[in-house]
Amino acid sequence: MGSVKEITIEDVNVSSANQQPKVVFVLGGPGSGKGTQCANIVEHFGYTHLSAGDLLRAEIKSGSENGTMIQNMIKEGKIVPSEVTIKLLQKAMQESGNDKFLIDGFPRNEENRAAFEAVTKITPEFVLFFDCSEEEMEKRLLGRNQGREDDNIETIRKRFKVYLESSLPVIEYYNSKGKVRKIDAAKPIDEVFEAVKVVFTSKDEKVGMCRLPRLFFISSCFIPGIFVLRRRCSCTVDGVASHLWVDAFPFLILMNTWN
Ligand SMILES: Nc1ncnc2c1ncn2[C@@H]1O[C@H](COP(=O)(O)OP(=O)(O)O)[C@@H](O)[C@H]1O
Ligand SMILES: Nc1ccn([C@H]2C[C@H](O)[C@@H](COP(=O)(O)OP(=O)(O)O)O2)c(=O)n1
Repeated sequence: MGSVKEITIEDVNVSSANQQPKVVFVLGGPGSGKGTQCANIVEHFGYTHLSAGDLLRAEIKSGSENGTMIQNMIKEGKIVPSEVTIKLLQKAMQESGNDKFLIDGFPRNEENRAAFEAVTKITPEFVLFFDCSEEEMEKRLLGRNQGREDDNIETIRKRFKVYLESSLPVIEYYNSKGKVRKIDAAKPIDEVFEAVKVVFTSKDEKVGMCRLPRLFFISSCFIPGIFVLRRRCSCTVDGVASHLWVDAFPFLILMNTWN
């Protein structure tokens, strides 16, 4: 369909071999500040930002055969069929060379959510949810000034309706699974980012805090053993080769425990 090549299950499973890509869904109403905060997260935490809306708008611009359909749906504030959006997301993931993604503005309805999970087998690490009042979001969208065809009051109202009816249930679904990290998005941009940082840092720190004590523990077990083994090796004929193995062994173990 369109300019996007048909993607097979093998392609789609970016995860295919052994490592699942790390995905964080960034959700919230239109104008809640998803794109603004994603730019900050990318800068500080090394994720690749994939905005479903940006990918769809790029598809319109590319002149693909789906372009007109996508454009009409966006103008009406409707949600584009999952098949189209998922293919664009997958292509962008494959091309990025990264394994950590912020997927912004997706999944926007139950169909998006179920299709993504079924096709990619990826479940998000967590869902970053920007909570903001309609009044504030409307003010922001009307002042966004990016020349977007859907940032007019008539389409904005339709988008709010779709958000309430179709997108909030997805957030509730992930909430029931304990995956939602809710942020008060009505605050100024830098204050919102402070709250976002707490979410990302606490996750990263958990890993970091586990690794260091583990490394110290394992090294302290190994180092006395190395001295003994090295002395024994010096007595053997192939002493040099044995030394190399004895020296390399703990490093191999340490490297394994690092990840
Ligand atoms: N916390 C905030 N306070 C005030 N304005 C904001 C805030 N976050 C974003 N904005 C502005 O609101 C508009 C919509 O933000 P954007 O990040 O594009 O929202 P979304 O991606 O959720 O649609 C932009 O003009 C942006 O500069
Ligand atoms: N998963 C998605 C995401 C966006 N779209 C379409 C419909 C949305 O109204 C527009 C714009 O989405 P975008 O995330 O860029 O912008 P807002 O969050 O609405 O400000 O794109 C979609 O059809 N499916």
